[in-house]
Amino acid sequence: MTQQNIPLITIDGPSGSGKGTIATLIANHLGYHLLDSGAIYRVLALAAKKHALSMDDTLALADLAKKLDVVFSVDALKNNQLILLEGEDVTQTIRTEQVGANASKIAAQPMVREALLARQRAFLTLPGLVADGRDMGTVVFPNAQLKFFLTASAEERAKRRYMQLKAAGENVKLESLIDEIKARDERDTNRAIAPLKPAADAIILDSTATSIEQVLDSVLKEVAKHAVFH
Ligand SMILES: Nc1ncnc2c1ncn2[C@@H]1O[C@H](COP(=O)(O)OP(=O)(O)O)[C@@H](O)[C@H]1O
Ligand SMILES: Nc1ccn([C@H]2C[C@H](O)[C@@H](COP(=O)(O)OP(=O)(O)O)O2)c(=O)n1
Repeated sequence: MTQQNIPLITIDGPSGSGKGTIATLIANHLGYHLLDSGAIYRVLALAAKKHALSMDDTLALADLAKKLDVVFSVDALKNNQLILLEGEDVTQTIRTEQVGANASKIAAQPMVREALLARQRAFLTLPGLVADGRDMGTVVFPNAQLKFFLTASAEERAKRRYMQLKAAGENVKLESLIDEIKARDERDTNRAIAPLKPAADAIILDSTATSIEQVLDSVLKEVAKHAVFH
């Protein structure tokens, strides 16, 4: 089997649309690998801070991206995602809105994206991959057999993020989260390179008024139509 034929599902969409949740459920269901591409941009943003780099210093950021010492694994005890940056557990620290905003800033820089391409494509191995992000179906894996674009209103997405961050003990305000989500949407959608947009062949699912279970059900129905995922 060539890399082209390895089963692959991409899930793109804006912040809080449910990509990570659905991608994890589908990857577990099918027994496939998971690529959380946003986590790579988040880890890079955290590494840049750690090494005192400016979020505008493209050359230094691209260099750091090439050498980035990041390990994705699964916490054997909790069966959760475990992310190590230079050996340090950053699974939780990359999830703040500040790191998300910095990730979005560095992600707009072409040299940074180029430096991370091969690292992302290397996740495509047997038995298959579910990849979530902004440009999985458009740029990183344009040949994926099945592509989804998840979306929901900015207010609904901010509300979800609010509950998620509150539960994680962060002190956040709903009003500022709505503003931050809109600012990130704007930056991710209007950048010149690999902007946030559905691939021409993506199935668009709006979850403003649908539960995780309903979205999962729609995705599984599409998955079942393709022999490659059986
Ligand atoms: N359809 C949905 N309805 C209600 N809550 C959802 C839905 N999809 C996701 N969530 C919740 O919203 C939050 C953000 O979801 P997440 O998967 O992290 O989004 P993304 O990866 O797109 O940023 C999580 O707490 C998740 O449980
Ligand atoms: N494939 C990707 C994934 C993320 N990014 C950038 C843009 C996003 O605002 C940040 C953070 O992405 P992430 O998916 O972790 O963010 P959310 O969980 O959706 O809030 O990284 C990207 O440009 N391309």
